[in-house]
Amino acid sequence: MTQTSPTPVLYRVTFMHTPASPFTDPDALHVQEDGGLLVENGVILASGTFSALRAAHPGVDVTDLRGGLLLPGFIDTHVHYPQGRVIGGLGMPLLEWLDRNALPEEARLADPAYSRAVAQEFTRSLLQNGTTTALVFGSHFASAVDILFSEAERTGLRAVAGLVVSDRLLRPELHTTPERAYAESKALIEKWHGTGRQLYAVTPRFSLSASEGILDACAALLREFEGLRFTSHINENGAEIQTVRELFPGARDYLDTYERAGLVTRHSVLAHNLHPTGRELGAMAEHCCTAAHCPCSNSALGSGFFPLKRHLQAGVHVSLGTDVGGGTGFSMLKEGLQAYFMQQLQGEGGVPLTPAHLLYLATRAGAEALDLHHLTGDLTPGKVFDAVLVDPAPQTPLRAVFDAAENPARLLAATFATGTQGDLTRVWAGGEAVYCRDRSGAALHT
Ligand SMILES: Nc1nc2[nH]cnc2c(=O)[nH]1
Ligand SMILES: [Zn+2]
Repeated sequence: MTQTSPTPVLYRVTFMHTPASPFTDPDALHVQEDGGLLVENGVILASGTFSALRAAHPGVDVTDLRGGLLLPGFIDTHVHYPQGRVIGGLGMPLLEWLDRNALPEEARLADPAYSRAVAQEFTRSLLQNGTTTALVFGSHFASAVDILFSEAERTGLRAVAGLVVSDRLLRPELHTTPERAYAESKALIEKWHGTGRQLYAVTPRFSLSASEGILDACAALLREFEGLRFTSHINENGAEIQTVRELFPGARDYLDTYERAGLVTRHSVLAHNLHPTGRELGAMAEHCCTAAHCPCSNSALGSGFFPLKRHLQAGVHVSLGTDVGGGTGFSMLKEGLQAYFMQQLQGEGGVPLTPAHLLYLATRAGAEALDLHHLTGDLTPGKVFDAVLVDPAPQTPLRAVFDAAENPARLLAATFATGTQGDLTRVWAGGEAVYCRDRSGAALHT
C-alpha cells in the first residue's frame, strides 16, 4: 500500500458512528452534523463541528464532502475468499451446497494464476462495498493464502485470514495432515502476522472436516504465536450438527469439539451458531468469544433463524458477516438489513434492531470481535481513518431521501434500507483513499 500523506487534512462532512454498543448504551449512536475530522498520517487527530475544527486549525487543507454521510469502514467478520465466483448457488442446504457449489470452486485455487485473479476480485469487492477490515476464511492452499495477503496489503484491506485446514469428508485435494497444516500455517504466520495491516487467523474449516489431530495442530499454533485469531463454523445446519455429534462421541456438544482443544478464547470468532444449547452459550460468554451472524447466508441456505436474544441474554458478543458465497454479496448494508428483517420475523422472540444497532453490528462490533477496537470500528480521535462515504448520485432513490431528510437519523435508516454499493463513492483505509467513484460511475482507484 502507498504511504499515507503526512500532510493533515480536515474533512468537512456529516458523520455518524457507534463508539459504544447500542445493546447496552441507549446513547451509543454519535451524530455530528456538518462535522470536521482532522486526519494526519492516516490517524484521526481531532473531531467535532467543522466550525470548531476550522477555528482551531485555520491553515489546514479542507476536503469538502458535504451532501454525503461518512461512516466508519465496515468490518465483515465472516467472508470466504475462494467463493466470490460461486455466489448465487441457491436452493440447496449446507452440505449439498458445499459438495456441489463451493468445494469444486475451492479446489481451483490450487492454481496460483487462478487464485491471484480471485484475490483481486475479492479485495476489490470488499473495498468497493466499504469494507476496510475483514475476517477472511482463506483457502486450503498455502500459495493462495499468500496471494490473498499480498493483494490485501497492496490494496489497503486489513485482512485477518489464514490457511483453511481439513483432513476428512471434503474432497481429497482439499485435505491435508496435521503435520503439514502446522508447517504451512507457521510459514504463513511468520511472513504475514503483523505485517502492515495483516493478521493471521488459525482456521479449521469446521469440526465435521477436522480430526482431533488437526485441531491439536491448530492449538499448538495458538500457543506458539502471540496475538493470533481463531475462526471456524458452528451449529449452522441440522445434518451438520448430527454428523459432528457422531464424529466426536466424547464431546458435550459442537462447541466442546473446539473448546476441549483449547481453541475458544477472546480471539475466537465462530460463524453462525443458529442452534446452540444453553451450555454452549454460557461457555461462549465465559470464554468471551464472538458469534458471527450471517443472515443472508442463513436465509439463502435455509439454515435457520439466529437466536440473537438468547446470545444477548447469555452475554455472548455478536458481530456481522456476509458469508460470501453462502451469503448473497459483499454489502454490509444488505447484511444489516437482513439481520433486521430476521429479527422482525421472529416476533416476540426477536430483538427489535434500530439503525444504530445495524451500524454497530457492521462496524464497531466487528472491531471488538477481532480485538481491534483500539484501532478501528469508529471515528474517535486516535483511531485509524478507515471510513466510507455514502453520497448517492442525483436522481437515485437514496438521494431523494437524503435531500428530503428532516434529521440525520433518517439518513442512517435509509442507508441500510435502500443503500447499495452504488451509493458508496469513497473509501479510505488507514487514511489512504482506496476507492473513489465519480458521479459518472467511473472507478478512480482499486
Ligand atoms: N456457510 C458455510 N458454512 C460452512 N461450513 C463449512 N464450510 C462452510 C462454508 O464454506 N460456508
Ligand atoms: Zn462460512
